[in-house]
Amino acid sequence: MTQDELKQRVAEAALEYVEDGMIVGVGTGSTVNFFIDALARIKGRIDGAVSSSEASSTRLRAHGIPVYELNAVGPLPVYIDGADESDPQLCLTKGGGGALTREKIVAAASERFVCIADASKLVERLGRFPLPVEVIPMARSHVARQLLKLGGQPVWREQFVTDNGNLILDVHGLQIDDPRGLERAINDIAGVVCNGLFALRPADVLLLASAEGVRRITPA
Ligand SMILES: O=C[C@H](O)[C@H](O)[C@H](O)COP(=O)(O)O
Repeated sequence: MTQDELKQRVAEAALEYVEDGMIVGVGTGSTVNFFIDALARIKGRIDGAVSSSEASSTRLRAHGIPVYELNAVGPLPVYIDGADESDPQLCLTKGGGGALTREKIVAAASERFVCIADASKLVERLGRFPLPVEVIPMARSHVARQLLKLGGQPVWREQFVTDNGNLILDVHGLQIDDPRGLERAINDIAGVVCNGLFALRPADVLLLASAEGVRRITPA
């Protein structure tokens, strides 16, 4: 099976978590795009969506799915999103597409976070995928120096601006033995808006697609 077929398979499986009348929290990325397309088939049964990026909002609206502001609807029953990596505790690295801050907000405002991914995303320890950090533009050099002190090699994602008007530093080479501690430590750097570790609020369920089918994983 191709990577896209695996993404489509896991996206379809996530429909099981969508109930009639729901406002669904929707993440960002290529796997979520398949989920949005699947959601469109049952759009008459849901009330609408809250989205974590302009890109996902555009795709949802193109399918005729109403998109609400998070402020207008309050807590959500479920949030469906992809990841760049997951460890067995369902701590994630996210933000490969730069949507990490809004993703973290919508995930935090949701009762259940269902992560959808293909089997290549499950790792024993996070850190192979460079960790995205969203930074206020004027703080870029300061934050980069602090990230070096934490043992990482920050690389500015040039020509990229987040939906919030900020920059991304992708941090290579981090040893992530303590995802929660590192998430807090990076958040403590002045000028950091958010980092792509989802360890303080990990996923509740990971749906993982392989050629054999979709595995449902809960935290180890
Ligand atoms: O900012 C992007 C998000 O965190 C994505 O959910 C993540 O990068 C995974 O994306 P994809 O499904 O395209 O691998």
